[in-house]
Amino acid sequence: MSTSLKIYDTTLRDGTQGEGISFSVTDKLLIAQKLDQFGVDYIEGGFPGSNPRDISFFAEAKKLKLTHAKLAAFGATRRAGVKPEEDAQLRTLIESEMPVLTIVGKTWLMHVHEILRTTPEENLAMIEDSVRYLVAQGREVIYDAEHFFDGYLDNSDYALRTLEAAARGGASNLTLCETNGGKLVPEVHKIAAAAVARFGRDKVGVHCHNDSGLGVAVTLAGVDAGASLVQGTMNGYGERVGNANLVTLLPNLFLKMGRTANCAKNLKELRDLSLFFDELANLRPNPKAPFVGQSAFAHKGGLHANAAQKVARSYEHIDPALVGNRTRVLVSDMAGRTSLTLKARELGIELDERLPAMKGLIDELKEREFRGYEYEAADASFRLLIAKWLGQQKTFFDVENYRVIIERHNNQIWSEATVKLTVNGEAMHTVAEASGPVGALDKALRLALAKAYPQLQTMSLRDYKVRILESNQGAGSRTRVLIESGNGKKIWGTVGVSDNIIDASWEALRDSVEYMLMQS
Ligand SMILES: CC(=O)SCCNC(=O)CCNC(=O)[C@H](O)C(C)(C)COP(=O)(O)OP(=O)(O)OC[C@H]1O[C@@H](n2cnc3c(N)ncnc32)[C@H](O)[C@@H]1OP(=O)(O)O
Ligand SMILES: CC(=O)C(=O)O
Repeated sequence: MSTSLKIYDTTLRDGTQGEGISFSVTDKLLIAQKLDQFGVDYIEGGFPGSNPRDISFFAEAKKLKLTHAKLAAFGATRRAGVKPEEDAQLRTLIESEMPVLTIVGKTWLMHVHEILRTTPEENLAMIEDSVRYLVAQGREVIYDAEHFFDGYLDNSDYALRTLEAAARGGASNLTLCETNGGKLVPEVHKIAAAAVARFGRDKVGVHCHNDSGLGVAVTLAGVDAGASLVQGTMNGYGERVGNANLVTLLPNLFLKMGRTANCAKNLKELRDLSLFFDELANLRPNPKAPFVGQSAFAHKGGLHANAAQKVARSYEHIDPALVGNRTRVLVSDMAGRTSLTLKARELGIELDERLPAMKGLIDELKEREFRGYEYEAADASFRLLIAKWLGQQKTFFDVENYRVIIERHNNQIWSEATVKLTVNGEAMHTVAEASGPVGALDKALRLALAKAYPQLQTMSLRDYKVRILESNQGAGSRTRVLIESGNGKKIWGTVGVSDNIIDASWEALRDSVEYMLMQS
């Protein structure tokens, strides 16, 4: 049996049917080139019969010089009672000038009767003569058998006759669509195997949706049953809850099922590819995404971190580098000596597990976590804590006090911050204004330090997050602030916790400045 698969990406068509997913023509062109570089075999670019954006995408796409992938335009079979050559939608497909045309047709008799409102025989004719007409235009035609699994369970004989109609018309592939996404693994396996037995594995593909959370699982079942063309979308974007996620499918196919495809050689680029799509879709990457998520190989439990550094596969199902990811160690109140040592190593510090200071460091860490501190996104605060316990802490300045005033006047809101501190023996007293209190405090603090530490000019705040802890205590709740700062070369995170949101922000701000000074 050949283990080689064809990978068919439908992010630009079915992916954009997902709520909140929209790509401009420029985005679509960029995506097509990126997918080609990655090595997928087919890129379904859109539905030219649907909207002018997709028509204009195809007008531009035909100028692209792709190295491997074939571009496909998507549409449906002709309308009932209309000749293919008179069907406006089939005409737009031909006019797209794409080498591959994919058309969807009905399998399920309920759809034939109640949605198309036509006869079973006319549906078979719609499938056969639409495919034949497009093939006669010199195009490769892929037939998407919509609701194949529901249709098969309703009337297996008719479902197979729809595929025969497409095959007679000359379709290169009969893709079985699990359109409603509700089927379980055993039924998909059994039904796909029946189609493979009738038409041969080279002729059969699968296209599944994720409505039961099984989009990837049922696609793998289809492949196991013999399908050789796999449809899916990047990051699982798609109609309703999405399509089978190629980012999860590909490593499972290549690393676990012994299958291969042209893009298998580029699997190491998978994480970057996934991030690229989220970036263009303007979505926050899912840290829990299997294989490529930030947490996919992140060890929090001390016992896990300890074992994983001895034998990586003790708690990692694959080598993360195979998909472009990496192992991370998280420090929290579940950390032990190993987690701390590994985390410190990630930050460039070699900690000896046997140091007497380790116990104090772990105890303080756990006590702080109990009070609401969290260091998973605050590496810089964690670094300062280590410095304290290793006796490496340096005093860059001594703060006497700070004050913030917030005023609303004539519908304008502004904040004024005052900072008093001593730096290199010199007393500094500065005032700064900004619209928000944290911005004002940041300015006043850096103004006070500017003369002694001019390097702080390159530093800026990039992100600010507040989390209310113990939210059952209303205004009396504790607040955790996470600040992300950067200096153009590096980004670091700090944390502050207090009963007062400004004070929590001050603590995170101060850590951020101290960390930058410590680094420079
Ligand atoms: C399973 C899938 O994901 S298939 C792809 C679904 N994607 C989309 O629908 C996105 C793009 N769609 C669109 O832009 C529009 O729906 C269009 C341009 C395709 C059609 O628009 P309209 O002509 O206004 O029709 P509308 O969307 O209201 O209804 C669809 C029509 O297509 C018919 N139709 C549905 N499937 C098929 C098919 N496989 N073959 C032929 N006709 C079909 C329906 O019977 C209905 O016609 P009717 O109302 O005369 O019975
Ligand atoms: C064709 C398609 O997108 C589906 O049936 O789900």
